[in-house]
Amino acid sequence: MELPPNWEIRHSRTYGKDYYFNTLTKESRWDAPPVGDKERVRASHLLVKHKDSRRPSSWKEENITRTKEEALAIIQEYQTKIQSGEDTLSALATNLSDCSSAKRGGDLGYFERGQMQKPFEDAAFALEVGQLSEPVWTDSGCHLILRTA
Ligand SMILES: Cn1nc(-c2ccccc2)cc1C(=O)N[C@H](Cc1nc2ccccc2[nH]1)C(=O)O
Repeated sequence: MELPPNWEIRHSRTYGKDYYFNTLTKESRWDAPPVGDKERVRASHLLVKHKDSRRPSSWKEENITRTKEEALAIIQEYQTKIQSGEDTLSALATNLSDCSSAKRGGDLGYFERGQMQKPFEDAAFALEVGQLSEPVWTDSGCHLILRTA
């Protein structure tokens, strides 16, 4: 059984079954600790909001009225430009993202599971470092995500 560093299997006489023990943190748990599951990732994103977004406003546009279909068409244009190498996600996000992270080229920093809206988290954690996502929908709008670490 492959275990992450510092974890070992111990036997509980009280309960008559094995458990997992971390010799470094002294944490114990009944279920096997995840191996190789990324504890945290770093990602940048480009967000295009629409009129039904959770907050249909941004640093760029006080009142966002585009439809979801229009937002997707815009995101797909950006996706093509990034995939072709014509533009970078960071450069496009700086000028065009409806997220306030635009001022950092879309960089959201490191985050763990449980911090971002679930569709965003699942997409980001499924990416390899350097990989660009397909369009991802959250309550905020439509995103392109680039995993950077
Ligand atoms: C999660 N987050 N980080 C920043 C951020 C990061 C670095 C510097 C400045 C702002 C902004 C946000 C944020 O939620 N922004 C929202 C839009 C948004 N919704 C998101 C959902 C998932 C991931 C990123 C997202 N960004 C907004 O501006 O309306």
